Amino acid sequence: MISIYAPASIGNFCVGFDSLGAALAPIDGTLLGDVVHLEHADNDAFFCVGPYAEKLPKSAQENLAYQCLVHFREHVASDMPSVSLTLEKRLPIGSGLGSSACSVVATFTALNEFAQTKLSQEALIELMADFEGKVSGARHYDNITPCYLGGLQLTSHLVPNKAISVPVSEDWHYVAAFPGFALNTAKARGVLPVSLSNHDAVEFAQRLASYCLLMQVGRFDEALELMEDKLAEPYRQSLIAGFSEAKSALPKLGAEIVSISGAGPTLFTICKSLAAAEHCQQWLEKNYINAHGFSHICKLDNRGTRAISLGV
Ligand SMILES: Nc1ncnc2c1ncn2[C@@H]1O[C@H](COP(=O)(O)OP(=O)(O)OP(=O)(O)O)[C@@H](O)[C@H]1O
Ligand SMILES: N[C@@H](CCO)C(=O)O
Repeated sequence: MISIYAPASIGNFCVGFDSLGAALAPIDGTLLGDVVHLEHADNDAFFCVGPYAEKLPKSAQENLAYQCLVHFREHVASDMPSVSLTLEKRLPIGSGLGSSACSVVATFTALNEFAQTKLSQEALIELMADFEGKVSGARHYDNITPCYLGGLQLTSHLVPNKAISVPVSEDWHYVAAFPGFALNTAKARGVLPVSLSNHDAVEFAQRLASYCLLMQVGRFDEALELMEDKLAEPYRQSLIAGFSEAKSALPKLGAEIVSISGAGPTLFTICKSLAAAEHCQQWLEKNYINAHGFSHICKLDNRGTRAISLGV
């Protein structure tokens, strides 16, 4: 049996719409992501289990993990032995935590290992991005590559090998708060303007370039000062009940940054101490999260998608 875990991720990472993403590791050791289990079988079979399995379409054909299996068998490894694939769906759908990316990345990573196909990193990432793009309404890599490779990734079709790892401050703690309702990524993309003014496009490029270079040389406090999302947040915040209130309340409790994770509705903060992260989490648990939501204090997951032992 092969069991592959793929972690949740923050797309956009505030200053890098469709271009910068970070993988999350809750500090209490919770597995915040999907797991795919593969084992030999007489015929190909697919199962979907886990806390969020019921939220997915009943038909296997509509499940991304099954679609990845069918594609892999037909186009990548037709001689692969028959396999039973179980998706353990542990992330909520439409959460802004890269839920579809988790399923796709875990499935292709597991199949690549099971069939010993040894696809290159770039070929695998392209395959993963194709499938994630099917549901989000656009082809973007900012959940796929951090989920697959871990850490904070600058990522796009222009980037060599599709991703370059960006260093982060060891002091940073991230609070990720899923409010308990879904927001469809395609819908959240639909509210964005279709074009940018010359001024806004130049400012976006200047901000992202400066941010990445400051991070690269360890000038983290100056990088933090640049963390403002002028491209997506102003248009998406009205889709997320409670976001504006959180954005004004949390800096007083020690949050350096409050922004939308991916397309939302998950909100994330960056705090420079565990104590500040705990204060923010308490506020979010009380004011932002309903009975179906959750929050985690996280560091970045630097390992990315990996084999795990059962029971871990
Ligand atoms: N294994 C799967 N995991 C997640 N979504 C799936 C899966 N299979 C099919 N889907 C469908 O894909 C769509 C995913 O929606 P969406 O892109 O909004 O979610 P998401 O990936 O959680 O978003 P985000 O990337 O912002 O976290 C839903 O319609 C869902 O039913
Ligand atoms: N960059 C994507 C991430 C989706 O999770 C978006 O913001 O639409």
